[in-house]
Amino acid sequence: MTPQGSQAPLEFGGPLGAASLMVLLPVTMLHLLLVAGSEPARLLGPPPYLPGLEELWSPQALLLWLAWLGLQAALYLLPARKVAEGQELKDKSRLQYPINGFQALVLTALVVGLGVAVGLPLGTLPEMLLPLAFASTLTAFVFSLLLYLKALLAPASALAPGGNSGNPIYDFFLGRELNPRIRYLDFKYFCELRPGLIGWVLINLALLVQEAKLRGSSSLAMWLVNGFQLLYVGDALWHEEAILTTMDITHDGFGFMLLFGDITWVPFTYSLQAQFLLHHPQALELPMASAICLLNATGYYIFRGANSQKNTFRKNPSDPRVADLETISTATGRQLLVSGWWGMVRHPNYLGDLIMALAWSLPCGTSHLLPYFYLLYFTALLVHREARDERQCLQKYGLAWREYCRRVPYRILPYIY
Ligand SMILES: NC(=O)C1=CN([C@@H]2O[C@H](COP(=O)(O)OP(=O)(O)OC[C@H]3O[C@@H](n4cnc5c(N)ncnc54)[C@H](OP(=O)(O)O)[C@@H]3O)[C@@H](O)[C@H]2O)C=CC1
Ligand SMILES: CC(C)CCC[C@@H](C)[C@H]1CC=C2C3=C(CC[C@@]21C)[C@@]1(C)CC[C@H](O)C[C@@H]1CC3
Repeated sequence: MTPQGSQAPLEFGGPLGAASLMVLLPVTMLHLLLVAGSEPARLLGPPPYLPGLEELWSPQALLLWLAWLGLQAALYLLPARKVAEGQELKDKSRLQYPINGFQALVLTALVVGLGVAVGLPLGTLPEMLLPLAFASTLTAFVFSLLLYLKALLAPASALAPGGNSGNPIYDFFLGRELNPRIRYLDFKYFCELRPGLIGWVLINLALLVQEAKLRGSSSLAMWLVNGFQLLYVGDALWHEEAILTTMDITHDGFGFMLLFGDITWVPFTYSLQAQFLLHHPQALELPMASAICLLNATGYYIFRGANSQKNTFRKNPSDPRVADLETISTATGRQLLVSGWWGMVRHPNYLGDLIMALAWSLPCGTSHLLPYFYLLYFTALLVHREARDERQCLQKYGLAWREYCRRVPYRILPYIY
């Protein structure tokens, strides 16, 4: 049977859930942008005012946004230090991916630095966040439609297992084609790591610059948020190749959900703590700042340790760094780690990621719930993602996965969940 009209179980609440999310996600993002700049900064409750179309729509913002996407695409197409091969596809072929994301980050920093040196007003970016986010949302809708149409011409072997139910709303949301690309430019791989993640740290930087302009210097809290999140983005780009084995690349189609998530949701909502700090300065004493740094370092240590251990093991199980770890054999020939980080809980990398999420919110103090939005949303995202991943692992590994769950009973938080 071809994947068109395939019987893969519907996720995200089916077509109705998909339609609701396509409204709810952009509205939530615009709400957060409006609330972060308001005096009460209430996460729950109405926004301070409802913006008119003239405040949301700006041709300059759209041009700036398209120029940003163009710059990142140009950096993607530059010669790479390495070209990696993706997982084997249904037709037994493997796609090639440039590994130059970190290079793109450094070159973007140079371009922005040069721009600032010749008078680019980086500090005005925070005032443009609303129209930029709106332009980015429009781009995501239009681009998702083009991807949906492109998939009509794709062979059945190029379609994703999930996003081909036959319901146009659901398929538009989930994405029909697994790896849509034009020649070397792989749209999903490009969007997952470049415009959104690099855009996020650029917005953070602009907020830091603007804070210095408004108050004479940037606060310690703002420096911490900028530093922690830059480390996170730098790490993701440095370990870019690891993205090739994630479910986003190997399993999910490229539709509105991932596209909007990658290029719009990430830069405009993940920068929420820095947005909050610009409008709600927080006094942070050194002992508290040190404790928060320690918390972030602990989270990063677990996150990186767990991810590197699995990646090293998957590349070469005889590598001396992982050769002594206990494993379970599966019918597929692959093994599952059952000691080390992956013997502690079934998703140690999620645990580290969540600890870091807490450390990013704490510099914003405890007077408002708003800066903790990321932690709340991220917990929900990872619990849902973990359930999806476990379903796929059960399908792949069957009894061996059940044995792993028996040996490692907790999912993310030892003795609790
Ligand atoms: N900031 C953000 O918004 C987000 C961040 N993330 C982060 O991205 C990173 C990647 O996350 P994600 O793609 O969800 O998943 P993981 O990196 O956790 O990968 C899950 C896969 O790992 C393999 N695996 C699971 N258990 C074991 C084991 N015991 N031994 C060996 N292999 C195992 C399985 O694949 P196989 O066996 O096929 O190799 C499984 O499908 C994480 O660090 C996560 O925290 C993720 C989503 C959003
Ligand atoms: C808004 C929707 C409900 C959900 C959108 C989800 C996306 C924002 C995330 C899906 C998987 C992601 C990953 C990352 C960023 C967020 C998205 C795109 C990372 C690149 C973050 C850095 C890590 O080191 C790797 C992550 C891979 C998955």
